[in-house]
Amino acid sequence: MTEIIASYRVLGRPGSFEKKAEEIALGLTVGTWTSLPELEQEQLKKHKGRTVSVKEHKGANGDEVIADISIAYPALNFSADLPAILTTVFGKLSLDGKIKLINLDFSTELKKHFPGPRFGIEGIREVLNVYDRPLLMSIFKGVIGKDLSFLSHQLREQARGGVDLVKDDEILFDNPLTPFEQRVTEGKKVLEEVYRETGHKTLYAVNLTGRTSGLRDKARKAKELGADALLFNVFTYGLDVLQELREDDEIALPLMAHPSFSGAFTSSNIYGASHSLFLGKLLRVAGADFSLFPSPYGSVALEKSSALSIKHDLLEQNEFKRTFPVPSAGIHPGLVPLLIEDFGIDSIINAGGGVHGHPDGACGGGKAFRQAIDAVLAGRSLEEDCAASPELAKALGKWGSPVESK
Ligand SMILES: CSCCC(=O)C(=O)COP(=O)(O)O
Ligand SMILES: [Mg+2]
Repeated sequence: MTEIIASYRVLGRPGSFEKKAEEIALGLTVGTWTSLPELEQEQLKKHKGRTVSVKEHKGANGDEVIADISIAYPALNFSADLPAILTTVFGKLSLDGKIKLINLDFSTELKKHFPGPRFGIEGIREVLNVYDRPLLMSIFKGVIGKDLSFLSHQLREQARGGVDLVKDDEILFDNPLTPFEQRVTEGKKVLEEVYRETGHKTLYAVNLTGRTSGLRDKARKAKELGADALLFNVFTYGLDVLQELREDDEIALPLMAHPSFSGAFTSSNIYGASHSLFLGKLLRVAGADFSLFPSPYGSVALEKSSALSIKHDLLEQNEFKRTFPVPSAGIHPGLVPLLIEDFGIDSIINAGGGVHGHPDGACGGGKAFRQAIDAVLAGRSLEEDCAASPELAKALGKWGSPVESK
């Protein structure tokens, strides 16, 4: 029988967890069991949740201890979509005391109902024709209240610096000064000009925003106008909306998932869901080609173990294409050695302030990052390359070297 196994971390009194697990397994499936007549038990057997494991940890927090509980839910009980799955395994339960959803183990059969990324790491690399290094992304900054000429200038400078992707900031919505469709068409024009001038290809991820009912048409329009990729604030809309965008063959654009609002679900140690589940596994299952998340060493930092667990879920070999990990926030060129050490070649180095804040502007910022990447991949320290890489030298002068940042 196909099922999904949900793992939880629970806080409670020592010795209370077997009972708690059984209450969850029954409460979220058939309701009651032992009091049911034999015939009804026979009929409902295939719908009954079951406790897979209960592991109580040593070490009390006051009079409470932690336990890991796993429960299997029969797939017969839900339709094969994330809203139904999440409601089954952690709907009412998410409101019921100190319990955090840590992982979901999809059966092979259930995975067949999900698309995974359309492009994945290999597909994005093919579009860019870049295979041997982490990609570099920068972010428009300070665009609110500015017009298209400002946006075009910023885009040109970032692309001239050698970045592979530029994304809208997630707080840029449709507005009269920089309307969505014109951002796509102007952006395309600028990036084609830079390509003709330098031979370097840069993709632009435009922020897909507005009411849910309008997203499909808006995304299709973006595709028609020649957009390269869509940025999407998935956690304010829902994972199923991302999946709908992924599955639409008339959209067929790379999808970049922004983590905004996800902290409301993932930040607590005792409530919500794990970072790796939301920003790793579920984004990949639903079809994100890129997952942005806070790096362990920037301005909005995640614990290193959490950031690495997200990376693991995005990259592990399974039925789905791999999703690019994009550790972000407060990234500057001095952090490149750490980023490559922790996230590897198949990742994206992403910076807003760390590009625009360069003493030579965004073009200098992009160059400094590319020089830092080259140095690390050649096995040299950033300091060694400073003499031949003036932009990198200026960046290190401003933000410091990796050893200082550690
Ligand atoms: C919290 S991950 C999202 C990264 C992002 O959207 C951003 O604007 C980061 O900007 P920064 O100037 O910190 O690189
Ligand atoms: Mg941002």
